[in-house]
Amino acid sequence: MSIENVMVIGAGQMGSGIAQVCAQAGYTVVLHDLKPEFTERGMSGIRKNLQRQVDKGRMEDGEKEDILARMSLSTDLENAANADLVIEAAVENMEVKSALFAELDNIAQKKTILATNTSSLPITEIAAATQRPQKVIGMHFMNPVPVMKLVEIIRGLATEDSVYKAVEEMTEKLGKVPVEVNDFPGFVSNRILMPMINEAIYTVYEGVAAPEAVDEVMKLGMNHPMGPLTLADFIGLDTCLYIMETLHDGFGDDKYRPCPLLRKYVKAGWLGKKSGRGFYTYET
Ligand SMILES: CC(=O)CC(=O)SCCNC(=O)CCNC(=O)[C@H](O)C(C)(C)COP(=O)(O)OP(=O)(O)OC[C@H]1O[C@@H](n2cnc3c(N)ncnc32)[C@H](O)[C@@H]1OP(=O)(O)O
Ligand SMILES: NC(=O)C1=CN([C@@H]2O[C@H](COP(=O)(O)OP(=O)(O)OC[C@H]3O[C@@H](n4cnc5c(N)ncnc54)[C@H](OP(=O)(O)O)[C@@H]3O)[C@@H](O)[C@H]2O)C=CC1
Repeated sequence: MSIENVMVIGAGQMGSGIAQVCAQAGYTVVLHDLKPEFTERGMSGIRKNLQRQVDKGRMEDGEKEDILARMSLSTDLENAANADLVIEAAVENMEVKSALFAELDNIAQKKTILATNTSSLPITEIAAATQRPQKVIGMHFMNPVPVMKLVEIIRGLATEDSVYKAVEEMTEKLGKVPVEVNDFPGFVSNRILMPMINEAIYTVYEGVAAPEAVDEVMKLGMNHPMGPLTLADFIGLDTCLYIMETLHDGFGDDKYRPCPLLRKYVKAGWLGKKSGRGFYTYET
């Protein structure tokens, strides 16, 4: 199963990072979103990242231009007709993902693999929106994509071995390390990470400590590169809430109850770094 042409759906922080690493590894990449201003914003982040590599002397200017030449932008889902692999990185919402997969199933060639970068939703359920569940797989990158080595790979109930193999090989070609995990809510990464972040939010909610103090404890005490509240802002508080809700619904266990303060911030539009305000404030 040969993969040359990749389409990435969603030009947010994850989609643009995935598009960048795919183009860097030699794939032809179409970066798709709902509106041109979103694809332009994603592309401008990619240009900045590549320019930084050139400025640091790690990449030739010509190499940067070659990478950019392999990339194009799309707001028409029909472009999926040319893809060997589609990687979906739209918002963490089952209705949106199911609708997208049903549409992609109609547009893409029969051989095309449909992968999702979902951080917690069941792959089997996303696959059930299509007539090709054997070609649907989870390919869960970590943020920031150009830096983080891990990709969790998750088979749905019907995923073919050849599809798993193709995605595993591609992950290695991207310079990442594939780790296979089973299809349970939050997989491994977010089943462990997100309850820790949620608990950090509870410590603020219950007045145990200020956000700065919570982060300092985890950075200096546990050697985490970012404190959990800085990390929550970095991931996006909307995404954190979606993941906690998936864990809560999926396991039916109150230990995954999202902190009311997390809900309140998301309702207020405080989504973290991407909206300029979360536990901290940021320049947008
Ligand atoms: C929610 C999910 O479903 C799953 C997830 O992704 S959970 C989130 C997982 N990610 C993490 O836990 C990240 C934790 N944080 C970190 O590892 C580090 O803070 C960090 C790598 C983000 C930044 O590292 P740092 O040492 O504090 O900062 P900094 O020196 O500026 O950056 C280190 C390198 O990363 C690069 N980098 C940082 N942010 C970047 C970004 N957004 N895009 C591209 N490159 C980036 C920098 O250019 C720098 O590269 P060089 O070393 O090659 O010069
Ligand atoms: N943030 C993180 O750390 C990680 C996130 N993920 C997962 O990656 C996915 C994307 O997250 P992230 O990049 O952070 O989110 P962002 O909010 O940064 O980006 C999502 C992008 O997808 C677009 N989008 C929404 N619906 C559609 C659609 N129907 N068709 C095309 N594009 C659409 C959004 O447009 P608009 O702004 O209009 O909604 C937005 O530009 C989620 O499933 C998330 O769980 C996985 C690993 C880590």
